Amino acid sequence: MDAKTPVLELEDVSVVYDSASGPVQAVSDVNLKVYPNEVVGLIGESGSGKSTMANAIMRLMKNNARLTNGTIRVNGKDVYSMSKKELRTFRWNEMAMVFQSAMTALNPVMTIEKQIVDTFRSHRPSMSYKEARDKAIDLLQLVRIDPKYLSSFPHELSGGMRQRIVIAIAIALEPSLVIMDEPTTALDVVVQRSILNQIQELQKQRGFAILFISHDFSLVAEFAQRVAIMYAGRVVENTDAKTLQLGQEHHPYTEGLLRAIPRLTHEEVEIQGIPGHPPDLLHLPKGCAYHPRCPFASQACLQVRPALYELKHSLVECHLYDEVKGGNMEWPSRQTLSKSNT
Ligand SMILES: Nc1ncnc2c1ncn2[C@@H]1O[C@H](COP(=O)(O)OP(=O)(O)OP(=O)(O)O)[C@@H](O)[C@H]1O
Ligand code: NI
Repeated sequence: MDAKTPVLELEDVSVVYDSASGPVQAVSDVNLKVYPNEVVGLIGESGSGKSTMANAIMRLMKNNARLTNGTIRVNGKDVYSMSKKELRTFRWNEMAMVFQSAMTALNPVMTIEKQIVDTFRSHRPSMSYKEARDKAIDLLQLVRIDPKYLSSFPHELSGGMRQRIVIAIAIALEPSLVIMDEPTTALDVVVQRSILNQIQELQKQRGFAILFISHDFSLVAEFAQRVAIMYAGRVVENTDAKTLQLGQEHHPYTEGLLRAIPRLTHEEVEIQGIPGHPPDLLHLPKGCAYHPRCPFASQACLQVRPALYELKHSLVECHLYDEVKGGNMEWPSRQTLSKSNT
C-alpha cells in the first residue's frame, strides 16, 4: 500500500443513535483509509450506515448520535479533538461534503452569486467581494455553467445545474477530501452520467480525494478505484474496484449485490436480489451479521464475528476464508453462489 499519509483514516469507528427503543448500532468498528487522489466508493443497502459514517467524519452528526469508539483523522488530524473554532476552519477548507439531500442544499431565497460569495467570505474573511465574485465566476465555469446564472435563484435552474453548483461550492475552498453522499441519485441517468464525468475531470484537475457513497453498485464499480461494502454498519469488504467485474473472490454479500446488477453478471446467471432483509440494528445477530442471509453460513458464522482476512484483491470479514485456507473448499464462484440460493 501507499506510504503517503491518508487523507482520511477511520480506526475502529462506531456510532450509535440513542432512541426510545434503545441504542441503534448504526456504524460498527469501521476501518477505512482514503489516500490522496483516490476515489473510494462506499456501497450498501439503505440503512447500512453510509450517511451516518459520512456525517461522523464531518463531525456533523444528528443530536442523538454518538461516536462511541474509534478515531477519525483527516489529513492526519483527529477530527474529534479539535475545538469548535478549529473545526469551523477545518471543515470546507480541508474536508467538504455534498449531502444526500443536496437538491435542497441551496438556499431558495438567495441568488447563486450570494451563496458562493458567502462561502468564500465566511471562510476567507480577508477576501473582498469583488475577489469572491471573480472566484465564483471561475467556479461556475469549472462546472460548465454560464456565469450569467450568478444572478439566478435556485428554482430557476434545472436539477442538474443545481447539483453542479452544490458540487462547486463543496470544492470552492480546495479541500483535500470531498465526501459525496449519493450526489446524483435524484437525477435522470443522462444528467447523472454527465455530472459523474465532470466530477472525475475536476478530481483530476484539482487532485482531491473522494469518498463516494451510493447504493448503485455498477456506478461505483466504474467510478471508484476501491470500494468499501457496508452491511449492517460494518465494512464487510474493502476491495479493488477492478476485480468487481471479473468474478474474483469476494464476500458473499458483495456477490449477492453484484448478482443483482444485470450488466455485471454472467449471461447465464439469473438476476435476483438477496433473499431476506438486513438485520434490526437494535438487535444485531450474533456472529456475522450477514449469516441469516448467507448461503454459506456455518456454525462459526452463527457464533463468532469473523476477523478481517486478506484475499487476493480485497479484505473481507468472512469465515469462508478459514474453510478455504483449511483446504475444505474452494472460494465459491459467482455462479455457485447464485445456484445455491435458487
Ligand atoms: N436520528 C436517528 N435516530 C435513530 N436511528 C437513526 C437515525 N438516523 C438514522 N438512523 C438509523 O441508522 C441506520 C443507518 O442510517 P443511515 O442513514 O446512515 O443509512 P444509509 O446507509 O445512509 O441509508 P440510505 O441508503 O437510505 O441513505 C438506519 O437503520 C437508520 O434507521
Ligand atoms: Ni444515506
